[in-house]
Amino acid sequence: MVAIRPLPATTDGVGALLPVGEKYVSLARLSCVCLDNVVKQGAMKQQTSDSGRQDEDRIDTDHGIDIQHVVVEELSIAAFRAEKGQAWCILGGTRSGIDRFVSLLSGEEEVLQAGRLVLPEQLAVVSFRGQQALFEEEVRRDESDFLDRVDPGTPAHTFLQPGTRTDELVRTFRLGHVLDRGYRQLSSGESRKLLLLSAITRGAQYLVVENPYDGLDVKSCQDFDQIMAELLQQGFTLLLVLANRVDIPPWCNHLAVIDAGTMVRTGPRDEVLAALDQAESAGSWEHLLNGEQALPETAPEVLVRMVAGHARYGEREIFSGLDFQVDRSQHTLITGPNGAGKSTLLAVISGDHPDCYTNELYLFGIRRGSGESIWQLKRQMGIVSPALHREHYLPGSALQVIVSGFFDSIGLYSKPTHQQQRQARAWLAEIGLSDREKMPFRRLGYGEQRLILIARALIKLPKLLVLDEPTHGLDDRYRASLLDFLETIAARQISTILYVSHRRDEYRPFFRQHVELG
Ligand SMILES: Nc1ncnc2c1ncn2[C@@H]1O[C@H](COP(=O)(O)OP(=O)(O)OP(=O)(O)O)[C@@H](O)[C@H]1O
Repeated sequence: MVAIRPLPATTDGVGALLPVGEKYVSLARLSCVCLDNVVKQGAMKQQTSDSGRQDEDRIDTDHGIDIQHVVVEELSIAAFRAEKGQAWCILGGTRSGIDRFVSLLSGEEEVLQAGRLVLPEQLAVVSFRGQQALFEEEVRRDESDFLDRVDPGTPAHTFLQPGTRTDELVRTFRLGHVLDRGYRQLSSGESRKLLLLSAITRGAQYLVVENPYDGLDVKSCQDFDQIMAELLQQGFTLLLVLANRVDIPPWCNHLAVIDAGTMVRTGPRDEVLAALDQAESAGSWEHLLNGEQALPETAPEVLVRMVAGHARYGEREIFSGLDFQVDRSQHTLITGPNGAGKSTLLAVISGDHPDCYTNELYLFGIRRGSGESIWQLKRQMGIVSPALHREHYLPGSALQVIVSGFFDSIGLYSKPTHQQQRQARAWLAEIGLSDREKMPFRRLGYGEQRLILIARALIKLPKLLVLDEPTHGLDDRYRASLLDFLETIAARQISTILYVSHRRDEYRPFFRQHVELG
């Protein structure tokens, strides 16, 4: 099912479509969630170190998460303790050191100093990095070249505890129909939900979830809240790691803040909230436009036209009969539940899905499949997407990834001009990552990687900007800067924007068309 609506040019855009008073996150009562299958264990792992020494010890009592005087690279924590049954939000901006906190809990950080570091054995971390690592592992194991068919990879159901695929939890998250697919074949929201359920069904009692509201559709955010509320009642300990203050859910009762490499506050939610400053934007990126002005107004130009569009994966149809057109400056918001086909639609348009050739699809007036050069088309597009992010596991420094935007390549294979390098450095400075210039892209935090990919897409100010959930993992300040910048680009008619997001606070007035899939 597809709905396409023009949006009024003068009112507050998509915001006008929302029911009055509807909140992004809501906590509804839970009807029934079955957790009988959860295995309960009492063992825990203890690490103590005063001289870099690490010991493992098994004891039966549950001491929660206990971190005292711990130092890892770029983060120090004087005291943090999450006890059984508590609900914490750990708040930290994109460059605060919060990524280090997540990897500390994942056991991936080298501990430089530790007064006391106690991590329960039944602690599970659901992070973007973990999601990415799994994807890479699946790509490594892909045997399609040796088989006479596409290798779907590890079936999704094997991530769940055996015997749980029909559980109420799986139904609540509407995942039943994807469990026989390979992990790599899931949409980004579907794989987030799967990893969450994987942790729960496999017996985690301490759940750490990084930015759960990024990438889940509105209904799934509500389901997530319901499930978390139920888990809390059952004595689970929950830690949400959040980049955005607006995401703090009503059921969270404790708050910690990480800023500039230190855990600066911990305590009851209201006390900590009262002490926080107002969030600001990360600054205006407008001067990066270098005085770029709008192209002179000419006859209306059709950038994208799809006639009775369709897409499939193997036998499965994702959408069909989609008539879709984007004129110059007709900035378009694409929404729909997880798995509805939003990324697939954008991949067909950007030429990253084989159905770009089987469709009647015109890009910048050129019919796809008519002998055109894909590079000629890509030159006019800037793309940020979960797929692009996943594919950036090639070597390359932060600066090289931004510069590769001029060449539309994944990896840098051409020598950039001085001017191109200057521009890339200006972007690095603007997004606050100058000190990361030479650092391998893969070693950056997830939010930092996103910023680099955004700069890569924007640097050449393309005619068409294809932004598929670009703000995953970004904090309020960077989201505000990006959306303000897009607003300026829209106002000056520099680029036309195709934008996918589940976050209603990103539905800005400059959108002129709304496509709803699913
Ligand atoms: N490579 C693939 N092979 C088979 N099925 C796939 C593949 N990639 C995606 N799918 C399936 O196609 C459907 C649409 O996926 P798509 O990524 O377009 O959804 P989406 O609307 O972008 O979802 P989300 O909001 O979670 O990102 C999903 O059900 C997904 O499981």
